[in-house]
Amino acid sequence: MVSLEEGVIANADEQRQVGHYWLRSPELAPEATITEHINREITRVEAFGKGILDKSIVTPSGQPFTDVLWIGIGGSGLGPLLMIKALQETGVGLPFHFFDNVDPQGMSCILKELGSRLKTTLVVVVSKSGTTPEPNLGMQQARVRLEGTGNSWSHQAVAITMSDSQLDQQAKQENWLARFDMFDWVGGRTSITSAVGLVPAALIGADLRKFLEGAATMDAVTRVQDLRRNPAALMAASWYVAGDGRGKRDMVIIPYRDRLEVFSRYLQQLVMESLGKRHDRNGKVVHQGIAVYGNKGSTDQHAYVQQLRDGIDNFFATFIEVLENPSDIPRVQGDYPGDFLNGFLQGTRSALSEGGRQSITLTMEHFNAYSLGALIALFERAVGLYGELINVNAYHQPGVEAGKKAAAAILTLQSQIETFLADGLFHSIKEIQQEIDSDNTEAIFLILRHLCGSNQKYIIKGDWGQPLTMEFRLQC
Ligand SMILES: O=P(O)(O)OC[C@H]1O[C@H](O)[C@H](O)[C@@H](O)[C@@H]1O
Repeated sequence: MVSLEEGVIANADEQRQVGHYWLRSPELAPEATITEHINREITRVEAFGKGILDKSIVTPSGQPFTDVLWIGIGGSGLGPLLMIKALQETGVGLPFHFFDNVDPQGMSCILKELGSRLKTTLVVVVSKSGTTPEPNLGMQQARVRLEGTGNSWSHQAVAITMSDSQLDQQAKQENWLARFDMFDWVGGRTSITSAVGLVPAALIGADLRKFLEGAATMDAVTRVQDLRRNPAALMAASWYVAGDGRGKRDMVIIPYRDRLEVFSRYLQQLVMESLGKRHDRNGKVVHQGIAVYGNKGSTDQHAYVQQLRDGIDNFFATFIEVLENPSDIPRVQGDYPGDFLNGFLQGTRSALSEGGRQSITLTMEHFNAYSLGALIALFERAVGLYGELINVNAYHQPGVEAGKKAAAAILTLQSQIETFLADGLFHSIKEIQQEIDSDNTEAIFLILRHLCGSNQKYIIKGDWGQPLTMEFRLQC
């Protein structure tokens, strides 16, 4: 971890440095130019957020921005979602809407929700690589809708991406409203302390400097080279002991606070994409990882906690509690909901211990931008340390790349099928298979099912239960 922070190529497979710790302590970056670059971006993000909120940055027609449409997936979507859910105060800053998928129905709902406000919506397209299909498709859809109503995309669009990526080049050529840098040495799942998390923080009026300070303070505490005085090392060691160093127990995250409801989803990516690896760093097949799930307390007590208490012992729980609970909720008939929340947490915790189940409890005095930064940094460091314990590269994601390639192959197959069926004649799966020279009968069947299910252009003969008897024809 020391050499990682000093700037060695810690992600050997991708030949990259791993520098998310520099984002909140820029002075630790290995080169002065990096330090300056990080500081410059923080200042630019802050100024941009301020300009939007104080209405000095407006649409071409002089109207203030009313909404944000955030288009990004994985680390480019989950961090911002966590930031908004965790820190946005009601009525403060701009309301956020997310395109974090390519489900047409989902996109349609969001565009309907925005309705005529699309013309005053700041559209932020986020992709480190600038080539991920999902944000690219989301951008196409938002752009067509926006320009269809006579508005100018470039005056409402913001890009967050690596310098010189495809997205960056487009944003520069078209002179988008703003662009912010993602750095080559920051992975998506650890990008929340870069512009990816700071832009949303700025747009909801959250204290992004405090957020960074919280992360930096936790980084300092978790650099201590003494296991018992280093909370991240203790946590990583606990994970190791609980799962026998093989991920045999799942990590169940139960924060007793609505604001942290998406934290387990955020951690799913951070933990599972980092640790879920086939090979260790010596190339040995290890099939490592830790599964993460959870939602929030006390809600989860009424869902799956039954199994945690009495069922299969294949997990360790992580309770997250916050002592201070600022709200205008009064005591009614002697009952204060906060007392119940605390009681439920303690009750569940001791019920699990009585049943011999393992748990960790993290306690925060307050919940704010500072403690959110600290909480994230704690898990980032624990993941890094655990990665060292099990000797995996925690900073690449070769399995995701394999899935992307397989998806691209399916899309190629689909266009071959569509081209063949364009003759308007009936064809069986076998004929299609011969024509496009593919032995992947199942994929062909599933593509045909998709084509027929998602639009009305095809006439079908036969029975879906007997695929090989079926014939398909494009309706002319
Ligand atoms: O930011 P992007 O380059 O679009 O990447 C978005 C996400 O997709 C990839 O497939 C990776 O698995 C994630 O780690 C990443 O956060």
